[in-house]
Amino acid sequence: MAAINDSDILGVEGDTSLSEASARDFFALLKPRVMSLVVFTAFAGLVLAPGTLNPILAAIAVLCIAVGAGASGALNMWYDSDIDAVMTRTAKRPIPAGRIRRPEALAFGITLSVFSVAILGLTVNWFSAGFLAFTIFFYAVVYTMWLKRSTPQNIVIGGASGAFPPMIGWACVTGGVSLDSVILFMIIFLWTPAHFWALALFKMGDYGSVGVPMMPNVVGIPSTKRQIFVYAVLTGVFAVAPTFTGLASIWYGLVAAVLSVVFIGYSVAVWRMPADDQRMSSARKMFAYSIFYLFAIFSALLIDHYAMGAATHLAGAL
Ligand code: HEM
Ligand SMILES: CC(C)=CCC/C(C)=C/CC/C(C)=C/COP(=O)(O)OP(=O)(O)O
Repeated sequence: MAAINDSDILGVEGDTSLSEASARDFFALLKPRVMSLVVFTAFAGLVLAPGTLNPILAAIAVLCIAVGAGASGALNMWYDSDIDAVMTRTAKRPIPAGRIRRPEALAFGITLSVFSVAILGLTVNWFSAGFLAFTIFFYAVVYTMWLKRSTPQNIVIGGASGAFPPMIGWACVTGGVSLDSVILFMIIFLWTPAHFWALALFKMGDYGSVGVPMMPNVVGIPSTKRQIFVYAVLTGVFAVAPTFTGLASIWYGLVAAVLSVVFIGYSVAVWRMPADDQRMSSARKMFAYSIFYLFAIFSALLIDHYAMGAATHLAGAL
């Protein structure tokens, strides 16, 4: 599919004046709803990491990761504006709706990327800043420009970018990587296919209309359903792993196990969904639960962390 240019969107060939976009339009370029959960997982990584970070630096770190994540969303919308204009789910986004010009979105994305990485490096550490830069690159270039339109494994490989944020948060504190931060990565990495393919099942028409090779469009519905189940089981295995490495207590493990059994249950319901179910209600429910599930797993890790800290403190005082 050919990329659209300004004149396609605004109908004024050669006009380089600025659009009359509102601050709200630029905010929408940051994909704020999706990125809020991404940033929450980064915050969790920062809190769970061994050691401490000065609260002001921690706030700067979270802000930089949020801005960097948003910047990568803007770059994604800049590149994908041609297909976004065709898909019903995305047609009202600021670029296809004609409220923001592509060069504006590109400049906005690059500027925020550079600032977020530079400020993180100058204030926190350059390892986490490099990691943030790599993650922006991975989502904007590796996933969006390369994999998304070329392989049904696009979100399996490209999904790594959405899984790096807790490792970035962790690296802000420790300056490095550890087994526990890799486990946090694996939880999101393995969760992404179940999260996204559930949506792709009931949005197949959209992706088919723009020729994006999402899994159900390429291998069919039955195979996608089986793969969703396998990834849901693998996600559950990694979700309880923090209990076994000592990052979390047995109580967290029990909560994660219950949440994961429900997640796997939804994937079984999707698997058993009748072929003539036009609405695909099980897939819709699984997609909604997937978001709650990831939020709940990382919330449970945080609550457990603070509860374990309080218990240790109390035991020391007795
Ligand atoms: C390559 C990986 C991923 C893909 C392809 C993907 C795709 C999508 C899509 C297409 C939507 C539909 C809603 C919209 O248009 O905004 C969505 C929603 C959502 N995704 Fe993902 N996602 C991915 C990874 C993630 C990650 C890593 C997170 C968080 C850690 C996440 C969190 C969310 C949330 C919170 C929503 C709901 C947004 C709303 O309420 O509007 N996603 N995702
Ligand atoms: C710190 C940092 C840089 C984090 C990046 C986090 C990240 C990569 C999140 C990916 C989530 C996301 C919006 C996927 C949408 O895929 P899509 O673009 O195919 O969906 P669309 O069709 O809705 O545009």
